[in-house]
Amino acid sequence: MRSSVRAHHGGVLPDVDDLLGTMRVVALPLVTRFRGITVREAALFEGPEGWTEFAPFVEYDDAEASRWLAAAIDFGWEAPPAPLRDAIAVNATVPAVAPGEVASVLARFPGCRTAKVKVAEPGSAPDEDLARVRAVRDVLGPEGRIRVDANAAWNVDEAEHALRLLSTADLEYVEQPCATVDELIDLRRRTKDLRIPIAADESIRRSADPFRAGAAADVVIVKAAPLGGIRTALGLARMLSRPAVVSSALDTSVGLAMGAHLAAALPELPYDCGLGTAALLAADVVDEPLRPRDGTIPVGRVTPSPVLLDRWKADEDRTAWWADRVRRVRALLD
Ligand SMILES: O=C(O)CCC(=O)C1=CC=C[C@@H](O)[C@@H]1C(=O)O
Ligand SMILES: [Mg+2]
Repeated sequence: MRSSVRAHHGGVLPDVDDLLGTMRVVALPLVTRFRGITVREAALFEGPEGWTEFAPFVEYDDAEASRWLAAAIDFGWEAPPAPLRDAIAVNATVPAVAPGEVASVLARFPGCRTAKVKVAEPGSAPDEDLARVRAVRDVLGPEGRIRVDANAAWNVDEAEHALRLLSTADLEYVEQPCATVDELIDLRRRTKDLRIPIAADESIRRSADPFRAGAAADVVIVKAAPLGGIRTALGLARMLSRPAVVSSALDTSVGLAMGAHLAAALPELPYDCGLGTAALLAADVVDEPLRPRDGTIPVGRVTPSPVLLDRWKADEDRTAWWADRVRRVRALLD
C-alpha cells in the first residue's frame, strides 16, 4: 500500500489508487428478478486481509454508498472480530414470484427451515401475497418459519389489512411493513391482537435515529455493508438490545463472507440469517459459492477465481462508472 492513512474509527483508510489498483467489476445474472433487477453489479478489491466487496445498488447516492465503501475497507484492510461460530443458519429468500414458481425457488435453498417472502411489490395485491406465502407454507410444512418483507411499501391501513390476511399463515415476523417509525408504532398498536413481531430494516440503516427505530421494533435487521462495516453493525446491534437478524444485499460470495463474519461475531443469533442469497445468483465469483447447504453457509474468507472474474467482468462503460463512483465516494471518507 502506498499512502494509507488512519480513518476516524482508528482503522486504515487506503487511498483511492490502492482501491482502484485491484478493483474488479463484475455483472452477475440473477436466476430470477429481485427488487427490479436481473443483473447484479459489484466492485471487488483485494486488501491486505483478503478480498472485499463494494456493491451499493446503482441508484444509491454517494453519501449512502460511502457507508458501503467504509464496510468494504473494514473487511479488506482489517481482521474481522473473532468468530463465535463456524457456520450460520440461513433463510431462503423468495422474491415476488407467482405461487407456481415457489417450489423451484425453495429448491435452491436445501435444508433451510425458514423462508423470507417478499410482499407488497408494486402492482401486486394482498391476495397474491397470501397465495405466495401459502405456497411457501405448503413446501415448508407446519414446522417451517415464514417471515415477510414489505420493504416499507405499505401505509398503515394497507399494512393492517395485509397482516390480518397473512396472519392465517403463522408468520415469524413482518419486516419493515411501513416506512416511518411513527407508522410502525401505529401499526403495532392496531395489530396487537395478531401478535406478529415487527422487524425494522430500512428504519435501522437509513433513519437519522436508529435507536428510536430499534425501540419501535421487536427484531432488528443488521447488514454489514449498509451500516458501514462489521464493527459498526456489531456495536449498533449491541446498543439496540433487540434480537438481531443479519442479512445481506444480494452480494456476491465475497460480500456474503462479510455478512457471515458479522453473524459469527454476534453473541446471540436466535433467528436464521438472510445470507443465503448466493442461491439467487446464476453466476458467482468463487469456485464454491456460499450457497446454503444443509441450511447453513460457512464462516470464512473467500477468494475469487481469476477465471470467473474474467468471465463475468462488466463491460468498459460500467467498469468506468464504478471507478468514478469509487473516486467520488472515497473522497467522502476523508
Ligand atoms: O434477507 C434476506 O433474505 C435476503 C436479503 C434481502 O432480502 C434484501 C437484499 C437486498 C435488498 C433488500 O431489498 C432486501 C431486504 O430488504 O432485506
Ligand atoms: Mg428488508
